[in-house]
Amino acid sequence: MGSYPDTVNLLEYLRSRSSVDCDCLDTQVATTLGPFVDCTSNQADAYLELLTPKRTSLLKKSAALAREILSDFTGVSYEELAVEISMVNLSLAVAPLITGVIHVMSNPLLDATPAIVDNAKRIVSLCSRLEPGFDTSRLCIKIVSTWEGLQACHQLSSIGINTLATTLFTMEQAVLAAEAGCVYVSPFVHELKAFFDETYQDEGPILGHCLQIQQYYERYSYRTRVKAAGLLTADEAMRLAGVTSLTLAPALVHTLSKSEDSKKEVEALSLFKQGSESQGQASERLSLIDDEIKFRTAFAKSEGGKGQLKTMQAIDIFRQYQIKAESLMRDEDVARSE
Ligand SMILES: O=C(CO)[C@@H](O)[C@H](O)[C@H](O)[C@H](O)COP(=O)(O)O
Repeated sequence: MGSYPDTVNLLEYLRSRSSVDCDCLDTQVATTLGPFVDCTSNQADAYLELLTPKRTSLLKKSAALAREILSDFTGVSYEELAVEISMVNLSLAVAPLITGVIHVMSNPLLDATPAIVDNAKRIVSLCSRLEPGFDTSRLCIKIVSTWEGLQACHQLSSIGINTLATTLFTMEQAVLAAEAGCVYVSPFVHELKAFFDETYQDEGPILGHCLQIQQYYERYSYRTRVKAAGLLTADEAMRLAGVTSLTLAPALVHTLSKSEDSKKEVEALSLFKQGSESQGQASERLSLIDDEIKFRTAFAKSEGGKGQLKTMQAIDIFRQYQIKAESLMRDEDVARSE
């Protein structure tokens, strides 16, 4: 409740309209700024968390276990396995503090479908190994929204592994993700570079995608849900109130928790009008799952070619953090053997 009868606390209002997730792996954030539904993360979150002194022991344990069990797996290096184990361990630590699902991102350096499928299966099996009682229906594998990544999602959903299509910037990727059976898609509101380079000015938020994709899924009865990601401001969050879910960085959750505004104004901001049947025109139904050329052509043209560029830029940033995390694990291995 706000301090005046007609004012609302922005975070409370948002939670009344959308599921709010924790976009980080810090257990203190999950405890102090919750309640959160899901916990999302990526290679950058994991790497930065592993650098903190409170995670030294988790890092060391993950690295030691990777050495110990490496021979149980084929086609994976010690470094890759150690990063996977650490990412699962970090998410499992947050799991008791949330009510929903942990989202662990697959290795963004992998670009072929079979390798992505193997990677996702290994993450699921590591999760069961690290915490035998953990209900893996609470685990979702985040996979990049390329043709190969979404084909991997298709194979994984057919064997009951939950997937989330990440680094998603176009309607075409959202259409393919739904056909692939992804449980969630994460349309990025801002380009990922805007989070890592303060001097970089992206084109500004793309919020309409979230509404358009949600309407498309509702209209054609797909089970896939929208989890908006990559938001920078409180205004963007309030404009998305009503999206199925959104994942927010700690600083943004904090800002929202300290802000109040008139209920009327807050309601007026949302692109998702309450109780209104008609929220604009939903797109015509498309099918892309069996037509690689059709997908690639449409994706390359989407948003004047910018959608594909933003996707590749985001994947490249996550790759850089995967490489940094692997290097951290290599250093740890060297230090242990000295
Ligand atoms: O993709 C998802 C959720 O599905 C997010 O974790 C997404 O990666 C993040 O919102 C963006 O990467 C921005 O956050 P961050 O990189 O600053 O942690």
